[in-house]
Amino acid sequence: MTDIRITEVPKEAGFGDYFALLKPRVMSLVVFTALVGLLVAPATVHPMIALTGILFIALGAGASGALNMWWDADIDRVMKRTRNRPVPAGVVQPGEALGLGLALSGIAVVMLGLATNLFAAGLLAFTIFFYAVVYSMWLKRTTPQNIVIGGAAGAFPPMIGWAVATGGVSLESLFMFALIFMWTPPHFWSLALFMKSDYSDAGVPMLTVTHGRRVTRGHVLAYALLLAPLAVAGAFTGIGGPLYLVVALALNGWLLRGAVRIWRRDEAEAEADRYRVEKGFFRFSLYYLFLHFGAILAEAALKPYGLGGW
Ligand code: HEM
Ligand SMILES: CC(C)=CCC/C(C)=C/CC/C(C)=C/COP(=O)(O)OP(=O)(O)O
Repeated sequence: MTDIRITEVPKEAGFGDYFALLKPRVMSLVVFTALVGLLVAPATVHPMIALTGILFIALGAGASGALNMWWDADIDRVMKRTRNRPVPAGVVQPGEALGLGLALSGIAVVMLGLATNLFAAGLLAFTIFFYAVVYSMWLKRTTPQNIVIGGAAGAFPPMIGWAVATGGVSLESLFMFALIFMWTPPHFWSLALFMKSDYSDAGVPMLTVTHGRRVTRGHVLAYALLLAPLAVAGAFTGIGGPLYLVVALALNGWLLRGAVRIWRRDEAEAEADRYRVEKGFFRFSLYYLFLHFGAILAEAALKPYGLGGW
């Protein structure tokens, strides 16, 4: 009789697995905000420079995702949402993720510097450092303010785009930074409300774990109250205009309505409808940011026709 032994053959990593290390879905919105920053800046940029600039910002953003996946593999292995990622699933080795993250970071920063300017390259390097080291390695596991302070990393990309075009900073690029910075807490905490036990299982001190859901609901509302007037005020900067104002008024009215609903609910209510309101608010947060930046882009696109801006 033939002796047949079935041994588990580790899945060989393919292109898709390495690509997944770059967190492409989240980074697509990050790259869109950088593209808007680049396109609305008051400077004429050669299309090839713009294309190259965006390509290397996207590469740097992806590289920072790979560094985060390397560092967080232990907690990603515990959480249901993340356990199938390439490193915790054993498909990509930790050293490969680290190597890819470092190599792509280096290429992205050097090439952005060569293709555009040193200030933009320095800002990209700082952003990668901020996400990989300040947020992932330091704040994420030490304080419930992790995503507030660490969230700054996600707010830099439009400033990098603006710097590619102008070589500097302005009130407008600082406004785009502030918009993402204030948006991050409601974006993330609404998700944490329905992530249930993931973060506590992994021992990550997210606000829901350290202070509970009641306090987190209050924080979603507090940041929405800060975000709404800021977002509307952007209409009166050099990148705003009537179209942006209408979009911002509608989106921020909706934001406040959603945040108040989240704040009013107790856990029994949320359990009863399986966190429908929280899930809806999180999804809305993605459209919210996309549409604000879409409106900023539209104002700039309309300007040559004498329509955009005030
Ligand atoms: C510290 C800051 C942030 C934290 C902690 C955070 C956290 C999260 C988490 C846990 C998810 C769940 C789904 C996933 O793993 O893909 C998510 C989804 C998402 N986030 Fe964030 N986020 C942050 C900042 C940002 C920024 C700055 C952007 C873009 C400008 C962004 C865009 C997105 C998008 C597009 C998704 C949906 C991804 C999908 O459809 O799978 N996030 N975020
Ligand atoms: C240009 C450049 C370098 C851009 C970087 C932009 C940036 C910092 C985006 C971060 C967004 C993000 C994936 C947060 C997830 O937090 P997490 O890592 O705690 O989430 P997880 O639990 O899903 O891993």
